[in-house]
Amino acid sequence: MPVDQYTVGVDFGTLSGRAVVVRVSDGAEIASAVHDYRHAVLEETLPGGTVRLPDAWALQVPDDYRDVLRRAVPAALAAAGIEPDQVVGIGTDFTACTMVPTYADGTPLCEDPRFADRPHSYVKLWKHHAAQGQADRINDLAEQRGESWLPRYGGLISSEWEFAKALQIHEEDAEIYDAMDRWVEAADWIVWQLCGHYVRNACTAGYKGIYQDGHYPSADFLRELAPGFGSFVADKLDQPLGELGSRAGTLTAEAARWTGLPEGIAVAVGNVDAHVTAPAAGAVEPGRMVAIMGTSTCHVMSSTVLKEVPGMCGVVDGGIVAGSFGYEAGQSGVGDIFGWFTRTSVPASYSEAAEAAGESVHEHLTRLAQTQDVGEHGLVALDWHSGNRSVLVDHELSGLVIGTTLATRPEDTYRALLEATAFGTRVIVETFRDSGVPVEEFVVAGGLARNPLLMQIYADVLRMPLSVIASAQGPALGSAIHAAVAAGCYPDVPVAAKSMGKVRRAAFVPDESRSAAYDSLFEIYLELHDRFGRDVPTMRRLRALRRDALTRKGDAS
Ligand SMILES: Nc1ncnc2c1ncn2[C@@H]1O[C@H](COP(=O)(O)OP(=O)(O)O)[C@@H](O)[C@H]1O
Ligand SMILES: O=C(CO)[C@@H](O)[C@@H](O)COP(=O)(O)O
Repeated sequence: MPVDQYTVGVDFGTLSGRAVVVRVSDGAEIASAVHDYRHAVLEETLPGGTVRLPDAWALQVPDDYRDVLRRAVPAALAAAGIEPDQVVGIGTDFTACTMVPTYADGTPLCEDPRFADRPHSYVKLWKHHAAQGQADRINDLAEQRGESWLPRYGGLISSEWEFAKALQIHEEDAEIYDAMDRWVEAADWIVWQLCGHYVRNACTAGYKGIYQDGHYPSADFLRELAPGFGSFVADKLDQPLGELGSRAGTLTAEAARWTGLPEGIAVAVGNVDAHVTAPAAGAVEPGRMVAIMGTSTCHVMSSTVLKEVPGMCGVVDGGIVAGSFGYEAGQSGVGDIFGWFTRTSVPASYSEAAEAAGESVHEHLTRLAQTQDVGEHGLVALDWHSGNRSVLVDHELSGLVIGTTLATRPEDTYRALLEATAFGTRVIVETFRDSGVPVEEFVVAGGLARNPLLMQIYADVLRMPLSVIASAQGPALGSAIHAAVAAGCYPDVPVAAKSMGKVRRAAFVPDESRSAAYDSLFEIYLELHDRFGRDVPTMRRLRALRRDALTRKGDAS
């Protein structure tokens, strides 16, 4: 009997990395293991606790990522009970835009003891939102100069992306900027760790690195943006690109020791957690929008047409699968908002009742909220607690719940927050449709698919059947699919996806009476959306006041 072949997919999320061992012939997930990052997300201080971070910062420690290779991969391999030499390739995906400042050999600057107490030497996580000022200037100048790349990003470059974050370092810590040889997506840094050389993946280069039609923003543009920034692309960013699904190299002896995998197996070009999930959900065909719903939501969709969609994150040729245009949009806070609510706004009696019932606080609030009729709580919320990625592209925006009374209970607000994220998704879906890129099917992947009330709300609010990926490890499965292609087991990603991807079609279907009731709430959501997101600067003023107060307090201490 022929011996089965396997690949390992590793998904680097916001708080942990998960490894899964997958059978190449049919995508069966044999075993998996998770490793939580020791330092999680640095939002208040650097490790050690003495260096404080300003508002809206979010950093990580790169060695936490290596720990995933050292721990989760061997653990998944052991649990799979297979021989290591049955593994023919490894693929990885990462949050993005998550950036590592490195020396020329890939050593992160924060690992140099000289810079261990310098915040700008650390990894800037995707949700580092402290570069909005830089993003605003990039956008103003690009619009003024009529830069051809701007419409490819819906008219706005995000503060989460490579240029805004790099410009922040340039302006706030010149010594770190000068010491930084390479400004590397973590998606590519981890591949560099695995195979020993740096290949820049076409996905992040396009979506997060403003690489369009073979070019980055010009030196002239960058010089006008900030003196001394003109050579940023040539000096620190530019690097040969690798197509998704292709082989970046082979596993080094050192990485083989970390992982327990055989030296020399294929290492796939890096990828983003969202985009890599499309083949895992069997959704690489045009018009199938995959929403990867977790801490945040990313919406990715392939299409045969090239259009400008206002407020999208971007459209990139080959950005999801080689050969078609990949569109991306997103919501910066989704599960994070629900998590914030369970941590900060639920009385002890609720946590105790949840514990007594053997439920998480999320499950408890969901159970209490699910018996309500649409509109019964009398609330509408704006889902901008982590800013708005699409379609407003503004991380100075913040959350809002309107309609609260003395009768409002935690489960009411929780439900309103779930609904707000569904309304945010509807704005995105309608913007695509109105721009000539219709969404034919909505496919959900990610941890939030575990909440059936949330799924039903999305089906009702969108008035669309919802398909759900039939894997709890969508991104890791997607990475394993890319590894199988990189190892030469399949000719390309769409062919591999047919054998290895998994989806339950129309797992949730809309109910017309609930959809109609949601139309009325959505109207109110849109009124609030446009008022606070476009017409009045109230939320930006509040942010500025908060920043001033924190600065005064910092100066005084
Ligand atoms: N039952 C639930 N309902 C809604 N949200 C939940 C539930 N359980 C956890 N969450 C939220 O889901 C998010 C984690 O999603 P997950 O997909 O597991 O992680 P990640 O986005 O890091 O990959 C957290 O922000 C958490 O607050
Ligand atoms: O923005 C992207 C991809 O473009 C995501 O990596 C980012 O939102 C983080 O995703 P998670 O919520 O951690 O799954």
